[in-house]
Amino acid sequence: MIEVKNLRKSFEGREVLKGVSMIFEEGKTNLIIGRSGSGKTVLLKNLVGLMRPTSGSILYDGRDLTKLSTAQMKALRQEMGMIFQGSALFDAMTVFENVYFPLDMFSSMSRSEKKERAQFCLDRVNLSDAGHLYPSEISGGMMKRAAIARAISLNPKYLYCDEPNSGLDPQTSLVIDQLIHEITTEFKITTIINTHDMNSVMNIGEKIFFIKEGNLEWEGTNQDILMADNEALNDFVFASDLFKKVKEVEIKEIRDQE
Ligand SMILES: Nc1ncnc2c1ncn2[C@@H]1O[C@H](COP(=O)(O)OP(=O)(O)OP(=O)(O)O)[C@@H](O)[C@H]1O
Repeated sequence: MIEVKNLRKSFEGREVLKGVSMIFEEGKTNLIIGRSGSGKTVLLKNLVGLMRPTSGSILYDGRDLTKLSTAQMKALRQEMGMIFQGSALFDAMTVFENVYFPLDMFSSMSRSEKKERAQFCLDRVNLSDAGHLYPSEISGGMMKRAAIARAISLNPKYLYCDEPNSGLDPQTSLVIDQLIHEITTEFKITTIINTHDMNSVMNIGEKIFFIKEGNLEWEGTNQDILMADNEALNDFVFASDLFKKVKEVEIKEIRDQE
């Protein structure tokens, strides 16, 4: 579990995070949404320790990231997996080598254990037979799978995903969302996803945090979002006619069941 308490961040006197408090639960997919410039990236950078908050605390299962020594921070970083927007695989390495790399760098496993672990991660994301291929030889969806395999190689307790569906078609996005969700549940990971993808919000939003102008404006599940009467949230989520229709149909279904 990650607990954020009254987090503030200012740049030259301009406050971008205005006292945000939130709890990201273990084994859940936590989605952060909000308009461009609302402060999502600044929030994520603070969460992973790339930026220091002006004030507030970030508790990783009780350990306050803002108070850790360099050695403690290094240890905590190894408990974090990350999936970046463009997959960020190493072009000169095969898919297998990409997944093996963090194990080689940070684990104390033997060579055969590292190989076994890398293959386990590739199997888990359905890339069992793609280990010998280079990133340039695989599709965008396969690259995302490889990035997920690499992110879970060190068995992380916390997983950060920055726009995991960027550049993917809707069907592949759905598959990648499901994979992230399955892995989160299966390995009891606290997963935090920064996304603009409303399909993800509806499909895997076990917990959704809506940030508006540096404040936490609303939080709830993907079911709650259908019934939410927060105007700013509705304007943001149901901006498209298609999503307005989905909302109408789903609310009708819920009411019919009651
Ligand atoms: N290093 C920085 N120095 C000064 N201002 C910054 C810095 N980083 C971010 N900001 C400002 O903080 C605000 C929030 O930016 P942020 O990147 O967090 O938005 P975002 O919600 O992630 O947007 P997007 O969805 O477009 O990525 C913006 O006004 C931005 O200009």
